[in-house]
Order: sequence, then C-alpha cells, then structure tokens
Amino acid sequence: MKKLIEFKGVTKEYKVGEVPIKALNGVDFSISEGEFVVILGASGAGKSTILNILGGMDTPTSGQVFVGDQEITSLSEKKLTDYRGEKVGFVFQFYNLIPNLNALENVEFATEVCKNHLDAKDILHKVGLTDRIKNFPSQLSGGEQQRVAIARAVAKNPLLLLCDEPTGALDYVTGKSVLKLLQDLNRETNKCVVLVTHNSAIAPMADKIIKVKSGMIESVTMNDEKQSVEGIEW
Ligand SMILES: Nc1ncnc2c1ncn2[C@@H]1O[C@H](COP(=O)(O)OP(=O)(O)OP(=O)(O)O)[C@@H](O)[C@H]1O
Repeated sequence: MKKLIEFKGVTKEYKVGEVPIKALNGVDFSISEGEFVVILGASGAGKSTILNILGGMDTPTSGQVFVGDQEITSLSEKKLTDYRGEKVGFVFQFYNLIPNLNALENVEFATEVCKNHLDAKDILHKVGLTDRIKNFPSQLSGGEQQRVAIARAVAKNPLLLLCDEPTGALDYVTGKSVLKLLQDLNRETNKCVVLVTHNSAIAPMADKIIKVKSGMIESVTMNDEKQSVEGIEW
C-alpha cells in the first residue's frame, strides 16, 4: 500500500520557565493509505503531541512530517491553515460542538470552507442521526454529540481522520458504538483513521499499533488479524 504519512526524527520541546520538557524525542514512523492506526501510550507519553503535529495544529521543534505529497513541516502558516482546513478531520474527547447551532448547522459550518465536502444531511444519516438533525448539542446525549462531531469531521471529506480519545467521555456501550462507527467509516471509505488512546484493549481493531513511551516510539506492530469492535471486550 502507498505511504500516506511519514514522521522523520520529530522532536518537540516545550519551555516552561527554566526547564525544557521533551514531549517528543526522535519520533519515526509511517502510515499507509487506508490504515486504521491506534497510537497507544500512558498519560504524558506524547500521543496528543504527535496527533496535533500531524493535524497541523502544532509544529515540531525539529524533524520532518510528510502527508501525501506535502512536507507539512515546511509549509507557511497560511498553507498550514489550508492543510488543516481541507485535509484533516478532527474528533476530540469533548465533542467541541458549537452550542447555538443545531446538528446540521454544526456540520455545515465546518464544511462551508471545504471544496470537496460531502452532503451534511447524507453524513448525519450515515452516523444514525437522521431524526436529530434539528437538535442542538444540549438536546443530544454524549454519544449522539460525538456522532455529530464525527459527521462534522467526515463531511469535510478529509485525507485523514484524527481522533484524540474519542470515547474518553462516553460509557462502555456508547464508546463501543462510536468505535464501530469509526471502523465502519474506515472500511467503507478507505480513509486513514489515526486514533489516540491509553486503552490498550482497543488495539486489536487496528491495522497498525504504534506504542509511545516517554516521547519515543516503543514499537510499531502490524495486526494481521484485525478484530471487529463487537468482538473486543474491556
Ligand atoms: N503546551 C505545553 N506546554 C508544556 N508542556 C506540554 C505542553 N503540551 C504537552 N506538554 C507535555 O508534553 C508531554 C507529552 O504530552 P501529551 O499531551 O502529548 O501526552 P499524552 O500522551 O497525549 O497524554 P494524555 O493521555 O494525558 O493526554 C507531557 O509531559 C506534557 O506535560
């Protein structure tokens, strides 16, 4: 399969007062088109830093990141903003929906600026929210709000879907249904999904598992016998 993402010698240092914190310390890995990737690690390992750099929300201190035919670490601020807007769909732990827009408007607001976006209503139908499109976030459950957030990310028709602890605020059953939705979307659209979690039980659903420890890659494992979410318990 064709390579879609490559991290080469990526470091990230934060300076807090006098003490520098090395959030990433020489990170190398690659991801192929269509892969479902789980990035695993303990709290503070550097998972979100990797995801934020990949999504163009943060820049590394040194090293290179390639996505598709672009080196995103060499882009101007304007081009990086375009990359973030056009190529990346984000799903966060706390849905980040706009409270005074209904579900449909939340999705449409995100797709307005995207050239190749998909139809907002179609995607909301796909995530199982046909009857709730006129509801505001406060009228939806956590799982439903996360479905709106996923619809919002997918409707942009991005190159990558990046998910940071997407089930972190959900109960077991709802979390599983959100993971199933992400797995189905990956299978049906062949879009690359990168999911960050501390929950190692989720790993069997991935094509590739990248373990992060103290700002470094501990291991990269290909999973030849990928499991359906329904078959995973934790
Ligand atoms: N803006 C920042 N300023 C200073 N230090 C930071 C900043 N962001 C992250 N760090 C530090 O970098 C390290 C990696 O953080 P990161 O958020 O990537 O970890 P994580 O694996 O995603 O953790 P968690 O699962 O708790 O979210 C941590 O030590 C963190 O305290």
